[in-house]
Amino acid sequence: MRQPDAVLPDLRDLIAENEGLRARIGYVMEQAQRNHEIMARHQAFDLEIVGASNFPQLVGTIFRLLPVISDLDSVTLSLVDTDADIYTVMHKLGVDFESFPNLLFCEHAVELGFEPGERPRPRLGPYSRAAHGAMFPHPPAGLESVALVPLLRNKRLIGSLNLGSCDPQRFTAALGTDFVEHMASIIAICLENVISNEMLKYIGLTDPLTGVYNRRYIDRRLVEEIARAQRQNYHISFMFIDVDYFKKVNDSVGHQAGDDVLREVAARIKMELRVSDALARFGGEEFVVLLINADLQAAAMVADRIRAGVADKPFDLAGGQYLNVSVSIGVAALDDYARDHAIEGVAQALVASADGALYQAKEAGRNRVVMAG
Ligand SMILES: Nc1nc2c(ncn2[C@@H]2O[C@H](COP(=O)(O)OP(=O)(O)OP(=O)(O)O)[C@@H](O)[C@H]2O)c(=O)[nH]1
Repeated sequence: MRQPDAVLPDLRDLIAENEGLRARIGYVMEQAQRNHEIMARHQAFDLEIVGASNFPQLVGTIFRLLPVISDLDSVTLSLVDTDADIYTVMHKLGVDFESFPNLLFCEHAVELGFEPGERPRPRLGPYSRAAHGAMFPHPPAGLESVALVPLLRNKRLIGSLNLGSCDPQRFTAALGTDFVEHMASIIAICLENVISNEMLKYIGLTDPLTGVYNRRYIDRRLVEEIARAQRQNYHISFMFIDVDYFKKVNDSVGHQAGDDVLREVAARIKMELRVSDALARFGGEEFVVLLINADLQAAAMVADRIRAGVADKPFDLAGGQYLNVSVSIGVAALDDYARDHAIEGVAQALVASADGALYQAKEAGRNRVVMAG
């Protein structure tokens, strides 16, 4: 039989071992709990971005939530935008890019700096202004490590998700990248979806010849603006602009050059408008303009600037031809009495009233502005 004092050291060892094991289990449990929380936060993030219904909502959610849920000091997004199509369409749909300073565009995928190959890999490591300045144009003070994660759709590089941390150990070349790659793949799918939806929306609302809005857009916008003007008590005006003797233009210079004339007329009208105004091609050689916060007098002044802008300078057509073009314009404003009436009726009356004024402008000899009323 062993003496009690010989058993004692063994027991002490066992107790120490037991405590060590408990501490390790505690640590593992803590890690598991933390991982669970991280997973739950990322799942909530995934649901949030999958639910984003338009481009600004999606990028806004990424910039707002990702730094918080992933404990990052900087998040930027670079998108490949050959020919600036995405930028142009989003701008036309009213996206305010100034509110997204971390949304970046590049012309070609090679500018993102990933190794060329079948499947570009994330680049993790220390931050350097020289190497990463383009990805982090406004780096936070003390930025130490970065992860540049390719955004891929069907093997096509559509952009890069750029994550930055002030912790030098956060992103090191040795770190596994499954997690960030998974996150980037969901972001890439969501981006592709909202971008194609916005493109479709844009195509459905614009006139392919001139690039200005189409009739469907203006019909919808008119109803929205009348409702807002009724609530907030401000003026809106509407004008009909028709190119004079356009049949003769086509006959003299040909249909192609006629198309160029329509594009140039649209551009000259646009030059006289504010960004809040909406210009649309109503059909054929007819344009309409919705002026926000402008009464009849103000609208008539804008209309006369448009008239002069078209008539005063000959159109420089392909092949060295010059052509004098003029427009007739009818202007109408939303009357005070209309504020209490049903919106659709008010919209129709406003359009009809501007159309009537246009008819009078044509009758009176063209190249002139007539106010309804
Ligand atoms: N080039 C070109 N011509 C168009 C387009 N859409 C309509 N047109 C032409 O626009 C002309 C419109 O002619 P009319 O409606 O008779 O009017 P107008 O000759 O402008 O005469 P007034 O409006 O009375 O001054 C027609 O010859 C149409 O063929 C288009 O997209 N491109």
